Amino acid sequence: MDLCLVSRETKEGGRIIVEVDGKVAKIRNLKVDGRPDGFGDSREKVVAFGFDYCYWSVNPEDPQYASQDVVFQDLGTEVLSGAAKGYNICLFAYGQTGSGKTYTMLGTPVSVGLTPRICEGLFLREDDCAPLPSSCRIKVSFLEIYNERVRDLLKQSDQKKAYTLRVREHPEMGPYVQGLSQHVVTNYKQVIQLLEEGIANRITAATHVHEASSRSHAIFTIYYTQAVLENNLPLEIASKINLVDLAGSERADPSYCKDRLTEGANINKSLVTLGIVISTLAQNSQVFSSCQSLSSSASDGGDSGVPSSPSGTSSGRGPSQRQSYIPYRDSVLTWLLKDSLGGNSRTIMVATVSPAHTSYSETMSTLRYASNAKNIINKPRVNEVRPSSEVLVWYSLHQVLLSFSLFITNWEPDTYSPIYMPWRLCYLSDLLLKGRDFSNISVYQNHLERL
Ligand SMILES: Nc1ncnc2c1ncn2[C@@H]1O[C@H](COP(=O)(O)OP(=O)(O)OP(=O)(O)O)[C@@H](O)[C@H]1O
Repeated sequence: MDLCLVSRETKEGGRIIVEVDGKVAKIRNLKVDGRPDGFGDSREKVVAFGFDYCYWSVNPEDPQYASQDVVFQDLGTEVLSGAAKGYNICLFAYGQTGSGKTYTMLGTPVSVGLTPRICEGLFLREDDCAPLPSSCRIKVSFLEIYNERVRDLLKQSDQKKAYTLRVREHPEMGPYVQGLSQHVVTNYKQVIQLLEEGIANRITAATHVHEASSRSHAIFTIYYTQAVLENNLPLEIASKINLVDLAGSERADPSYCKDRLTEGANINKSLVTLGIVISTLAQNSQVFSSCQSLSSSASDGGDSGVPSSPSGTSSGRGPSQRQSYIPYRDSVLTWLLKDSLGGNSRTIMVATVSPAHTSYSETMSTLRYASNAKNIINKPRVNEVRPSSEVLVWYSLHQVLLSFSLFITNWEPDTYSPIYMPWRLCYLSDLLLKGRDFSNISVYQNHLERL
């Protein structure tokens, strides 16, 4: 987990109570500090939290100041390399309002954040990969969750009333938003245009309903598909990258919201549930690790399962069954991020905090959340789609025909020539068999054209 600090409250005269020491973030309790040796007070003066990375971005003059580029070099490149290998990735920013979530995820025109840098990296990577036997297709979508309603930020309705989309669950692909628009992008400029369009819609929507933007969660998703040749056979590697800018976490504290859950519209149910999901997953992961160490001597060779198993009622028959139920479906955000939070995705949580003493309890709560989330064990897996045997037959046939035609005519085939028919048929049959996205054809078409 990662920690990022911002300067807003220091400008308002707050005393700095957070410091970063390598990969450790330390927070000082001034109330305990005020008493001689903290006598009669059981609270810690300084509490330290260890993370994978800690960033200090309070003062640009400071030698340890972490710029957007430093954050990208650590986290953004991890996202890019994971996506290239075919993992689903989720990167989300969590923290109190004004602590720098949007700054970290999106940035400003002069200080570009993680999302645009990751998009740029995907296109650079594609250019880098050009001589390799691969070709990529990139699609994006952008949605907002506000008061448990999902809105497409890239497809606005003509009517004044914003329309909402439904979340559904596919038995294999998991939860998805029905009717969410996906946009094919072929260069960085197109992504930035869509990103800006979505951000503008997000802000407009927030003003329209008279709420601060911090009350909505924005999820920018990149669908990155690569067509590669492995041992001369076609293979598709797909990765979904979720980049999430969450609402302010002050509404995530269950004690803050407990009495108000029934108030409905005013409560950010998604953040409350996210907190519950994170702490339950962390607990389950701890149970899971202790189970593993307990059972290591009695190794039965079986798969002990992911700690996020939704079937979590306790029956007392074994330690693995003491795992708690995870209420993903209690909120739209956690349902949509189900795989990212406790499933097959690589997930990075960026916790942003204010260093000012006035934010002590919020900062403490965010650091505890991040520390908790660090204990979650996911089981990332590569998303590969291998062609069916029928497709392979077609593909081999095509290869033979292509070599034969080149041999006989010594002629450069163009994509519209009849010689491409078998190849087309082979992917059509694949589509028919698997019911996959028709545009996959273009990925392979590009791919073959590059060979
Ligand atoms: N590391 C930083 N360096 C410089 N300015 C920053 C930094 N982090 C945040 N800011 C600035 O602080 C202000 C608040 O940041 P930001 O909008 O990112 O907060 P937020 O956590 O997204 O808030 P909200 O939950 O309300 O959306 C912005 O003007 C932003 O540009």
